[in-house]
Amino acid sequence: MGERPILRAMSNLIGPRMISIEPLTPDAFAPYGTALGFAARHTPDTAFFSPASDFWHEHGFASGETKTEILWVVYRSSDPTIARLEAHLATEQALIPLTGSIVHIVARSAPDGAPDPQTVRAFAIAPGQGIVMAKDCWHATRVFAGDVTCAMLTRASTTKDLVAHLQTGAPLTESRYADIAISIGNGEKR
Ligand SMILES: NC(=O)N[C@@H](O)C(=O)O
Repeated sequence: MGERPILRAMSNLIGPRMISIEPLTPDAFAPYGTALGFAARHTPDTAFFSPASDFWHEHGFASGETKTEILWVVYRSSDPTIARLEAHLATEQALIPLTGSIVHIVARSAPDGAPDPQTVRAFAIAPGQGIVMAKDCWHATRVFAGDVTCAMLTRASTTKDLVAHLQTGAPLTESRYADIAISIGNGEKR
């Protein structure tokens, strides 16, 4: 735990920690939640494939309450530096890019609850793929270029809580933020 303040101090001195952008795979994303769009994982009694269409179970979404919500989200920041991560305390959150690829930066919490710099990773997520972040998964999202529309499955009260905070400064009860110094790029060493 004592290591983290030193890491933060070092990143202030030497600049942000560089991490590379990785392709999304179920195994790579497993510590942060569930990768969506990898049909090989379906079970025979929860799937149907036909010439007209296919459908299969990908994930049993847990929002912790009946009011699960679909959001339409448009991301448009291609800034490679990440100064803040967000986490939701009461619900999983699914993110499914529709009109283009996104880069989703994730981290797990250290014992003190802050993002663990050692676990920060960035995944390229293309349309046809998606992720479900576990509760309390730290995250931020970037695009490669332009506006990218995504579908998001979340918890209605978490959205209300977030909007109230963002619009009026009301204290957050279902989410939290943490400062971090990260820069994402293609092929840089982690
Ligand atoms: N609406 C909402 O919860 N958005 C954030 O989680 C986000 O990462 O965009």
